[in-house]
Order: sequence, then structure tokens, then C-alpha cells
Amino acid sequence: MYHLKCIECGAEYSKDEVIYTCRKCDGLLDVIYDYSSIKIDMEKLKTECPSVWKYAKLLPIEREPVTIREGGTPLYKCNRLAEKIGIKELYVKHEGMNPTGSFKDRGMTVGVTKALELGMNTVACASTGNTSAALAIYGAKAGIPVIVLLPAGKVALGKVAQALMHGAKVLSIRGNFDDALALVRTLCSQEKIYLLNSINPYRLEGQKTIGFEIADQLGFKVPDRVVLPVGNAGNITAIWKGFREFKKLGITDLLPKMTGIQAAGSCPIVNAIKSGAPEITPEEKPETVATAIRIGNPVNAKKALAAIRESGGTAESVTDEEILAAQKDLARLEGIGVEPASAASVAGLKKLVDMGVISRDETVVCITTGHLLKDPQTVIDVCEKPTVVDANIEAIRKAIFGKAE
Ligand SMILES: Cc1ncc(COP(=O)(O)O)c(C=O)c1O
Ligand SMILES: N[C@@H](CCOP(=O)(O)O)C(=O)O
Repeated sequence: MYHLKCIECGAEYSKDEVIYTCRKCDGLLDVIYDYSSIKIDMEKLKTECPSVWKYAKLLPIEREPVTIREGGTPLYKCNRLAEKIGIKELYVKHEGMNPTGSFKDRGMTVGVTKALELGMNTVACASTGNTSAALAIYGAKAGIPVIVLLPAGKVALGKVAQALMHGAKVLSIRGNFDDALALVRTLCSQEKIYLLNSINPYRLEGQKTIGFEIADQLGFKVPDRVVLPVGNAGNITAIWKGFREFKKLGITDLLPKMTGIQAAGSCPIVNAIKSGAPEITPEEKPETVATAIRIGNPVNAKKALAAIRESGGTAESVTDEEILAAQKDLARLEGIGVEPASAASVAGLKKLVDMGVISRDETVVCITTGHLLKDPQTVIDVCEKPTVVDANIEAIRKAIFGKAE
């Protein structure tokens, strides 16, 4: 059994309501379970392969899920990257290996299923790209219409291609992501359209399974620290909830330090953590090459600040140059292809180790949130150009060895 509860005033709402924020104080909502009634079969948990629906007892869904087999993403031990950064034990949880190429699939399998459960037959979101790609695909699987609002000219090519091919109604807004989110919230409040951005607490329930999987893949042990990129700030909140729930149920006995990384041109959470402010000051004109996290007014800021503070973690910003260097390191040292926003986690880890904030002895998991092929244009822009050669062996030898013989 579960219900919704406001994180600010504690008001409670039934699971049958279509509601995104508290009617009394507009606070964010959390899904609260009756944990005493949840019985976990540890033997089954230890033997079954990780996937979102492996943890169905901790998900707020009663019907058959809309699924294309999300989750179960690899947790790579990255020794070469660890050596370069200068820490003992580093893992990368590559969420780009989800079916649509990002962690959003975990949220959408739950969110779109919940839409059907609530009798909502049209879904919508604002997006910097990945949310719209995932919603388009899960909406197609469910057979319902999808509307997506994107900031014009600021969404990576692969993500727009996914939304278009899978049949979403794509609206390109003359404005940024924060403008698009405000508009889609208004639209969903006026029409019978289900909002599937991360302000929807059910979507975050799917994403908390990243925390479950990390513990599961480490033999039900918890790393000292989890480092991840932060944009609208839903994922850091969701993963923290996942770790807390496993501890509450006695599946694990520790909690990791949650560490959020933002781009320097778009870092309201970092500013609040550094200044000790209780709330963020929105960034009016967010800018970064990592378009997925080009977000100035994260809707989940309150939950994210609490996650970072309660866990004893921190937040740091990185420049676009640091992000692009980390993207190359992941690709060339570990064979892990990620989009720029994802590489912010590794760039941030490097910066925090260099600053002495993260100890070299910590066991760290960096989360890479989206696949390299989401944003091919940035790759083309930052990599060496292909060498054009004539179609004969002399020309090829010359291009490789500098001489024909
Ligand atoms: C690839 C990628 N990484 C990171 C993020 C940030 O996640 P969140 O908005 O949950 O903080 C997003 C989207 O926001 C994303 O698409
Ligand atoms: N990067 C996100 C931004 C929207 O975040 P959401 O988690 O609130 O949907 C995207 O891919 O659109």
C-alpha cells in the first residue's frame, strides 16, 4: 500500500488522485509505502538479474507494466580511469545502455504505466531531449498520444530523431527548457493530459531503481559515494530514495554520499550548497555544451538539496572544457560512450579529488546518464576529422605511417 505526501506540509493524498504538487502549499510530493507490509525474498533478490521490474514490490503499480526491458544496465569497474583520476576504486553505472539510451526509461516505464492506471490517455512533457525521447517511445508502446515541448535549437539530434520517429507531437518552443516546463505544466492543468516530467513523483519511483541496482550489483553493499550530473534534479533525489528504502528494509546497512555535478553556466544547486542557502536562486540564462543539463530552475531543487545535505555529500560545477575532456577519457580509457551531460559526473569527480574533497580511498560510483549517440554533432565538433585518402594501398600506408613503403 502507498500514498502521496507533501515534503513541506505533510498533507497526504490518495494514490488514485491525479496530482503533481501539494494543493495546500504547492510542495513536492513523495510516494510513501507501508514498509512493514513489504516482504522481500532475499534468496530471490540475490539470484534474479537486475531490471526495473525486479523491484516491483517497491514500485507503485498494480497493473501489467508498459515495458521494453529497462534497467539492468552495466556497472563497469574502471581501473584505467581510476588511475588517471587518482582514486582506488571507481565504477561507472552506464545508464546510456537503457533501451532508448538514457536513464529516463526507468521513470517512463513506471510513469506511462501509472498514466494508464489513472485512466489518463494522453501524456506530455517538456524536455532537453531524453525525457521526450523516452516518453515518445513508451507512449508508442502503450498506444497513446504523446506531446513534447522542446527548447528550439537546443536539443541534440539523436533525441529529436527519436521523438519524431516514434510519433510524438513535437513542439519547438522559442524559449528555454524552464519556459517549456512552465508551459506544459499549465497545459496539463487545463486539459486531461498526464504530465510526465520529474515533478511527477511516480516517475521518480522508476528512477530510484538505479540505487537498488548499484547496491545489488555490488553484492548488496553500498559505495562510499555516488556522483552524477544534475539538471532538473529528479535523478539525484530518486536514487537517494532508493538507497534509503533498501536500508530501511534491512537489505543494506549503509548510505552513500550523494554528489551532484552541474555545468558552470547552469549551476543553481551548486551555488545553494556552497553558500548554505535553504533554496536555490534560479539561473535566468543557463548555458552549456551539455544541453541535457541546460536547466536554470530545477523543479526538484528542494528534494535534491535535502538529499545532498542529509547524505553528507556535496555539489560542484565543471566547465564545458572539463566535461568534453572527461567524455574523451570515458570513451578512450574505458570504451564507454556517453553524451556530454553524462561526462559531467567524471569531470566533477576528478575536480573534487584534485581539490581534496573526495578522498583517494573512497569507493565511488559515477553515473553516466545518456549514450554517446544521443548527441553525434558535439562528437563531430570536438574530435579529429577523418583523413580523406585515395583508394589505393600507397595512399593508405602514407596516411598511417607517413610514407608509402
Ligand atoms: C543525459 C542526462 N543527464 C543528466 C540529466 C539530469 O538529470 P536530472 O534532471 O534528473 O537532474 C538529464 C536530464 O535532466 C539528462 O538527460
Ligand atoms: N534532461 C531532461 C530535462 C527534463 O527533466 P525531467 O527529469 O524533469 O523530465 C530531459 O531529458 O528532458
